Amino acid sequence: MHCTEQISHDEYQKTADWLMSQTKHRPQVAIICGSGLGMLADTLKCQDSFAYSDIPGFPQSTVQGHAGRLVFGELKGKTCVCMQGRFHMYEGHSLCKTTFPVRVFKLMGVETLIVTNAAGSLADGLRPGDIMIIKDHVNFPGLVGLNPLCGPNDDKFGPRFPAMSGCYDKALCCLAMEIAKQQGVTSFVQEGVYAMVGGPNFESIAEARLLHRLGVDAVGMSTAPEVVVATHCGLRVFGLSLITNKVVKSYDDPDSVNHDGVLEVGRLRSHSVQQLVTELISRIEINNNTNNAV
Ligand SMILES: O=P(O)(O)O[C@H]1O[C@H](CO)[C@@H](O)[C@H]1O
Ligand SMILES: Nc1nc2[nH]cnc2c(=O)[nH]1
Repeated sequence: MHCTEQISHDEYQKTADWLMSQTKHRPQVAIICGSGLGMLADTLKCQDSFAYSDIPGFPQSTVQGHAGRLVFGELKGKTCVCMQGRFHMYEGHSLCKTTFPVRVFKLMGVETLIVTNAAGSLADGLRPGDIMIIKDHVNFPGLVGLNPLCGPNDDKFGPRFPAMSGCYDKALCCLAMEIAKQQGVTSFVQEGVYAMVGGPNFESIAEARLLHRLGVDAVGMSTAPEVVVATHCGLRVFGLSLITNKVVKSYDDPDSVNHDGVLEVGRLRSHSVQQLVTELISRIEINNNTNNAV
């Protein structure tokens, strides 16, 4: 499905041009809000907001907890654009559609992408309510060829074979850990490895055990394709997972996960996530696309 659909450079450009004709904001930082984390947009000042259905070329959000709105605004001296709602492969979108906004942001001048998601924990030390700074990912769909970069390469965005080592900016991870220390929240903030699976079902116990053995700390159904496309076109990436549930790994554990519970933890932890992301944005240095360290 994903390999047959191609989006031309012109189509990304058309959407970027349309947005730039509708708002005076010229974002430097883009934020993708995970399930239940749409409140990250609430902190933006002087907002211009657009329903996805009004934006030429944009897909539609179909998942509860993803409002389907693009919000531009100012935050701590930076111009930001925030996706209240992301696109998932399991919704039936092609992978180039799920990552469409990332290239549009690049064409609008964005330098840094912040991805957030809700995820289940496999690591014993990660509890619901914890925040995991993503230091790396396992892109399971990507490993079997479900990759948004499949098909002819668009050299204007990046190389045919982009490196993914270092796709989560080390300096931004360190800065986030430093901020967590300063905010006194290190008891529930730590680094880890995120894995994307296709979904939409949650994991069976055997699958959970497999992921745990493979060294995955948290699992979800998004993020990796966005990060691959962002890295390909030279964006600097910071990612965090809000741990919304533990993934059941024992046949004796009666616990079971559901999407309402995922959204509820998002609501409960919204303030902490907001504080961490806000402070990070305020301390990100904007380099006019030179991609320097913090
Ligand atoms: O990754 P985000 O969009 O945060 O959402 C996560 O939460 C949903 C499941 O509750 C899935 O879509 C999973 O990927
Ligand atoms: N695959 C997966 N996605 C999630 N999103 C939130 N929690 C989970 C989970 O436990 N598993």
